[in-house]
Amino acid sequence: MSRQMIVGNWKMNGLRESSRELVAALLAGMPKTGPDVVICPPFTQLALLADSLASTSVGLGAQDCHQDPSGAHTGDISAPMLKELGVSHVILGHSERRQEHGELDETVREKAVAAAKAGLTPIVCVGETNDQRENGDYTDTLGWQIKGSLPDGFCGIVAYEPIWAIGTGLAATEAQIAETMTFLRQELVRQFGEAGKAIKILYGGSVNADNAVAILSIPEVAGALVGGASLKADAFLSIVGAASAG
Ligand SMILES: O=C(CO)COP(=O)(O)O
Repeated sequence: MSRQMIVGNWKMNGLRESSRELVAALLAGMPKTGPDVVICPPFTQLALLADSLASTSVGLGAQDCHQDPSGAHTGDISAPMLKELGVSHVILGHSERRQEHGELDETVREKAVAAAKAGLTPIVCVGETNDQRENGDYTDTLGWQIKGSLPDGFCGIVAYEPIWAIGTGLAATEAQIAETMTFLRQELVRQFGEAGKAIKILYGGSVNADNAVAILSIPEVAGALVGGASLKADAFLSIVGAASAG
């Protein structure tokens, strides 16, 4: 299996002291040879983590960026600003942003363009609601999200995060993940041709120390996007340990 990627999304968690402690514990336990690891703290802790991670192999990610490089956008942060801080990856179109901020596929696509232009790797999230999964029309949703959120020439990562599995402790089953990964791959190839075969697809949604081995063994799963468990060093390190070092 090729080298996998584990991304920790701290969401809106972490004051200075707890962030310092968490990152120190993570670095102390990080395997010498392991998967690619990226930590995405809130904006306010990016500078602190940029320092802590500077001479390590752990990457630094942000949780969003604006689609414009600068301008009158109160409260927003641009991709070049993140780049300047030492950020390498940026999560875009997370369902919490799509739902809480009404973020549309088109905006996510513009943000992905802006991120790539600034030299960041976008991690674009897609995922269906519980209703869409139960009605059986979740592939329509995912198909539209892939089509609408990924720009031409997309050179980033896709994260499949079923909304009903986020923060619920109820991860998608292996069969559901495997089937959806196959569908997403098909859509990526339809949209990007040969290049669509190389786009990594992560799984996210209640990944924890107990289910990581099973989830990360599913073909097509290139890694995991981890929320809650990324806030506990032991749990996150177990997930890192379950991933392929390639
Ligand atoms: O939304 C997620 C990561 O982006 C997943 O969150 P949980 O791992 O807490 O379910």
